[in-house]
Amino acid sequence: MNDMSKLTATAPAKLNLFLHVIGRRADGYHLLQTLFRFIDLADTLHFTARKDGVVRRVNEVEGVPEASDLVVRAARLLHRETGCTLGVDIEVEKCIPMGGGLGGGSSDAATTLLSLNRLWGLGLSRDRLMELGLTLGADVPVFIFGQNAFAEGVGERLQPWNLPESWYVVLFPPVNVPTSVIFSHPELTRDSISLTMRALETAAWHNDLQPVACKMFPEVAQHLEWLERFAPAMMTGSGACVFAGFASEAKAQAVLQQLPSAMRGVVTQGLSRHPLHDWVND
Ligand SMILES: C[C@](O)(CO)[C@H](O)COP(=O)(O)OP(=O)(O)OC[C@H]1O[C@@H](n2ccc(N)nc2=O)[C@H](O)[C@@H]1O
Ligand SMILES: Nc1ncnc2c1ncn2[C@@H]1O[C@H](COP(=O)(O)OP(=O)(O)OP(=O)(O)O)[C@@H](O)[C@H]1O
Repeated sequence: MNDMSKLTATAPAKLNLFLHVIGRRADGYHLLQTLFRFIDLADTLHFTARKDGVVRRVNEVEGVPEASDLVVRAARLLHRETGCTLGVDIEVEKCIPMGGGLGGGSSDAATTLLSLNRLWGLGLSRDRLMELGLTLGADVPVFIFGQNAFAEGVGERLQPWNLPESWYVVLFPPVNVPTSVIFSHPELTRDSISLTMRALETAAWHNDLQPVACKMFPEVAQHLEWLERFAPAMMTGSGACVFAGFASEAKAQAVLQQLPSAMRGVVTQGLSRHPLHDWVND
């Protein structure tokens, strides 16, 4: 019999297959056009309901104090929002590198919202969870949307985008790139042309945050340079991770096998949808 007071859930990483900065809002946030793809590199979260209303993270996560962990902030947000009197113990098994542009913290937050909506029986809709998620970070809504998607605005206006089967070599440069530092750089390109989804299908894909990240963090440029020897490569999000796509797992593995011992990376498969897509009603 299932134990209804426990839940284990996955939180996949994302790649930005392109990221064009097309403007800036009055509040300083940047307007983007980006294509999100989920990949099977994932964190695992364990939730155990409590009757006393206490929200806790029960394990240590290096570099992330409990109170600022997005899983704890997501749980407390749901408390405030719904007045729910239940609590939860959360164990976070991190696999996604932090500050890598892979959206790990955002995905953990989204998985927490989806999981507690179930565990606490809240009955919130996908749209409401996405609205709540956006208050935690610009990357959170897409993980609740649950489909690979073209995003506009700051990442909250989403349309599904079907993507072919693909494997990616993802390299982890040994630097933690703070998103706000990249977005606030004076040399950032902020005027890429806004294109329709149809035009974007055939346009040259790029990441406007990449030149600034390469300039500030030479390790990013070095990893890109190595990967470019095998296939077109790009940085994801605000970095530091870089990736290249391949039509088969064997091709991707053949590249990874040549990785110098001083560099780290993985082969990961593109997902056709988020593993928790069906956990909430539209
Ligand atoms: C670069 C991406 O990962 C692409 O998917 C996202 O746009 C970043 O999303 P995120 O990590 O959830 O970012 P947030 O935590 O919301 O924002 C971190 C900081 O980055 C800057 N920021 C973020 C997103 C955005 N569209 N414009 C910005 O200028 C803001 O200074 C903000 O204070
Ligand atoms: N559960 C969490 N997992 C990872 N980072 C977290 C978490 N909670 C809070 N954070 C904070 O968020 C910061 C960014 O983490 P994250 O892994 O989301 O960055 P990222 O991969 O660059 O993502 P993005 O593409 O959204 O910029 C971390 O440096 C950390 O301080």
